[in-house]
Amino acid sequence: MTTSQPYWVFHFDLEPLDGFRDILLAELVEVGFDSFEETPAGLSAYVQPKELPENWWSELRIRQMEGVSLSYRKEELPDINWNAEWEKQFDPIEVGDRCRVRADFHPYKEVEYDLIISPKMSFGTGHHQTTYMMLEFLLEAELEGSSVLDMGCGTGVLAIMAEKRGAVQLQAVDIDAWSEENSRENTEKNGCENIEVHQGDGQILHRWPAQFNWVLANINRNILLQDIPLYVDTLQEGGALLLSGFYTEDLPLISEKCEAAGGRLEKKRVRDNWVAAKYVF
Ligand SMILES: C[S@@+](CC[C@H](N)C(=O)[O-])C[C@H]1O[C@@H](n2cnc3c(N)ncnc32)[C@H](O)[C@@H]1O
Repeated sequence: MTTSQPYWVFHFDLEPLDGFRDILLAELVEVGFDSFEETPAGLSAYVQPKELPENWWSELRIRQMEGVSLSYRKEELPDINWNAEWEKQFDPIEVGDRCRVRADFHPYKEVEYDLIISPKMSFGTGHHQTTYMMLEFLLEAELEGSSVLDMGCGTGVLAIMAEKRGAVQLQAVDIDAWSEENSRENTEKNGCENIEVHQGDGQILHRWPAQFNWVLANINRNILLQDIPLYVDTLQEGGALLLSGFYTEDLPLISEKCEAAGGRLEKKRVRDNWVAAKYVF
C-alpha cells in the first residue's frame, strides 16, 4: 500500500467491544477491508471501493450475534498516501530504556533492542497496553537458548523480541492470514532467522507436544479460556505461560484455568485495567 488510491473509510460503533472487535475485524477482512485503526467506540476500517461487494453489510455474521449492536458512518477519501498516513499515526514506542518499536521510516536511535514493525493492519506495534506489558515481561525473561511459541502473533512483535533476547527455536501462529504475512515480513525486516510463521488456531498446537519453554499469548479472554489447556500441553516441564488481552476482573477466571492445568501465577502487570500475567508450570 505505497501508492495513492481512492478509499472509503467506515467508522464502526460496536457494543459491547470486549472480545467482539477481533470478530468484526476478521469479518471485515473477509469482505475486502484492508486497513484498520482501533477507536474508542470500535474500529475505523478502510477499503478500496472496487473491493467491496454490494451485499457486504447484510452478510456480516456479527450483526446477528445476540446482544451485539453495530452501526457505521462512511467517509469518502479521494487519495491516500499510505506511507504518509502511517508516518502520522505511528510514533516509535519506548518500552523502558532498553527497547524501542519503530517503523522502518523512523530514523534509527541507539538502543539495546531496536524492533522494526510495519503494522499495516495487524495488531502489535507496542502502542496497546497489552503488547507493551508482554514486551516488559520479555525484557526480564530468561530466553537464552529457549524455545518459544507466540500464539496470536499479529505483527510478530513478541516473537521478534524473543529471538533478539536469545530464543533459538520459535513458532509464531495467527488465525488471520494477513497477520501471518505481516509477521513474515517483519521477521525478515528484523533479520530474525529462527522464527517459523503459520496460519492457524489452537488446533495447530497438537504438532508440538511438550516442546516450548515459553508460550506467549496476547489474544482475548474467551480464546484464552478455551485454549489454555492446549497451550499447557505444548509446554515443557518447568515452562511458563505469558498471557494478556484481558481485564483485571477476568484474572481470577484465567488463573483458575491455569491452576487446573497445574500452573501457578508468579507475577502480573496491570495498565489501564489490562492485565499481563506469568504462570509457571
Ligand atoms: C491482541 S492481538 C496480539 C498481537 C501481538 N501478539 C501483540 O502482542 O501485540 C491478538 C492476535 O490474535 C489473533 N487471534 C485471534 N484469535 C486467535 C486464535 N484462536 N488463535 C490464534 N490467533 C488468534 C488475532 O488475529 C490477532 O492478531
